[in-house]
Amino acid sequence: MRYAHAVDEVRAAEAALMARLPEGTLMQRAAAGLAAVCAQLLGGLYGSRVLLLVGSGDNGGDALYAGARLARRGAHVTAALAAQKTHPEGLADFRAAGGRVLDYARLESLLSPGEGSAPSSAARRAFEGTDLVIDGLTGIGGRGALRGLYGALVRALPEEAAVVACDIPSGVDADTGEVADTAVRADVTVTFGTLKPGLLIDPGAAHAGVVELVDIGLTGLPEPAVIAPATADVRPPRPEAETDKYRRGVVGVIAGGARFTGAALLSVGAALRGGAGMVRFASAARVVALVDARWPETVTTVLPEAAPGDDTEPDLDAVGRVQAWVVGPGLGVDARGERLVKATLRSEVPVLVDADGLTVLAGLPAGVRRALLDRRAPTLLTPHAGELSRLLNVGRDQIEARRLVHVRAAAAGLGVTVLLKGSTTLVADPGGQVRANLTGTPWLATAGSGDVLSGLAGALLAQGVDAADAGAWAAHLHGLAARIAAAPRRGLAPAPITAEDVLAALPEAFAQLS
Ligand SMILES: NC(=O)C1=CN([C@@H]2O[C@H](COP(=O)(O)OP(=O)(O)OC[C@H]3O[C@@H](n4cnc5c(N)ncnc54)[C@H](OP(=O)(O)O)[C@@H]3O)[C@@H](O)[C@H]2O)[C@@H](O)CC1
Ligand SMILES: Nc1ncnc2c1ncn2[C@@H]1O[C@H](COP(=O)(O)OP(=O)(O)O)[C@@H](O)[C@H]1O
Ligand SMILES: [K+]
Repeated sequence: MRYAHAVDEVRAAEAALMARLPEGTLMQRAAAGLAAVCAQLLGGLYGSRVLLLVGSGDNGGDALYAGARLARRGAHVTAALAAQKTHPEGLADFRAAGGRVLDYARLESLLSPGEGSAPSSAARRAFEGTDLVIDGLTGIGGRGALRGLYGALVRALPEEAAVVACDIPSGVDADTGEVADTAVRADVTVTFGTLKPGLLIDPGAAHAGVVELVDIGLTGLPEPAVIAPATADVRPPRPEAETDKYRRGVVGVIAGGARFTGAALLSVGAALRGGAGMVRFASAARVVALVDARWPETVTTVLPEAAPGDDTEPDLDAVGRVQAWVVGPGLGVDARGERLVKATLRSEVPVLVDADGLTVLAGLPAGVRRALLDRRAPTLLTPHAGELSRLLNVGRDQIEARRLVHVRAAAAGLGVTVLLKGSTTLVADPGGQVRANLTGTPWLATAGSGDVLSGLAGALLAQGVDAADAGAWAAHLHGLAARIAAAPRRGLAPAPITAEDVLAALPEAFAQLS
């Protein structure tokens, strides 16, 4: 499990610890950890060329002390001072260690734009041959787009150098992962005391590279703002010796309609491979025929079409008993879809609403939606950014830029567990706790992969897993399956995959859990 804490909580814990320690102790611990990671990356330190990006705050202080340590071990270290104010003790130590300083005025003239907005050739020449960049512009104190020389300095970095970010890549918001404009793209981020949410959530996560945590002795941190389960934390139930198919849990899938049939096949397939004892499926006759042909182990029911104007609720008892419902993939957003979503939500078992089911929910009057979601059994909604945008009435771009804020708002506002899909999948419960998935891969961005996720998560719900774990574990397994499908053999390049390939790789993903 990886834990991330909000900036205010980190500052409070640091303040309490600093009060008990001699001044500067924490910064020395941070700098020692940062220097150790850099030394390891460089291999030999002697004669290597290191560039420090130094901002006005303590993040710059960490970089200067780490640079001093590397200089004392034989590296050629240059500090580019990007602000007029610099951590004074850090700078003094760096100079004493023989570090070279590129002061603010000199840096400003180096960075003055050349042709267009490209970095000047003087800047290129000055940074040429750098082996490693240490980014100490902003840490947890960074706010908004990089100002002053910071952005231009980041844009002028030599492409071939390895980049190590101190605490958080500059330009990434530590609390949310937002990137307002330019941000450092790190190969490694060395973070102190605890992870910050922005290291786990895109676009920040994509800028952080490998995240190394340095222990600086922080204790007394409250509940983490975000947790990211490791494979060892994913523990779906295993059947006991004397179990039977009903005791393992039955999942009911209601999917597909007049227009779409594939979503139902994918969702049912994943439900079958997700460890439930049985899958029941109910839909229109045409979809049922396809499911019968593809997945003969499914117990199917044809739902009669209602006559126009007939809004009596569909009889779900006719489908048989289930321990969880999945409703929505390919369902359609017409009156039939609406009746089916309402009927499942009025049941007393856990319900997962996906895809068209979410669009139906978004179209209902707020009071009706609230009453439907006010249920005793767990409810898990699995929107992508577009679907969440309709549910919250917030632009899709806004949601993608600020995933954490919006997934939390949705879970709290709707009073249910919400899994937001996308390049980072987040699962929020109404109490505010958030889980981030680390196994995702852009190969998953393929039509139908979301239907696989819904069937898989539904099967976990039917086995009695709570909604937040069902969502987080399903996302974890889904990501593992995509990686297995895209790159089945180590050392070979990954290949494009289909949702069917993800489905086929699920058993191997489960096998990695043990
Ligand atoms: N506390 C501790 O015990 C420990 C802390 N540690 C380290 O300290 C770091 C936090 O240090 P910090 O609080 O000094 O903030 P930091 O991130 O350096 O930035 C502050 C300055 O940056 C500026 N600035 C902000 N946004 C900007 C922008 N967009 N564009 C341009 N400038 C911008 C702004 O300056 P202003 O513009 O207001 O003058 C602000 O004052 C933390 O991440 C960790 O590395 C470790 O040593 C372990 C012990
Ligand atoms: N860039 C990405 N990186 C990782 N996972 C992604 C990315 N884009 C999409 N995904 C994942 O792929 C799946 C797509 O689901 P969804 O948007 O519902 O598509 P569909 O409706 O076609 O099935 C989700 O699990 C999502 O998290
Ligand atoms: K930084």
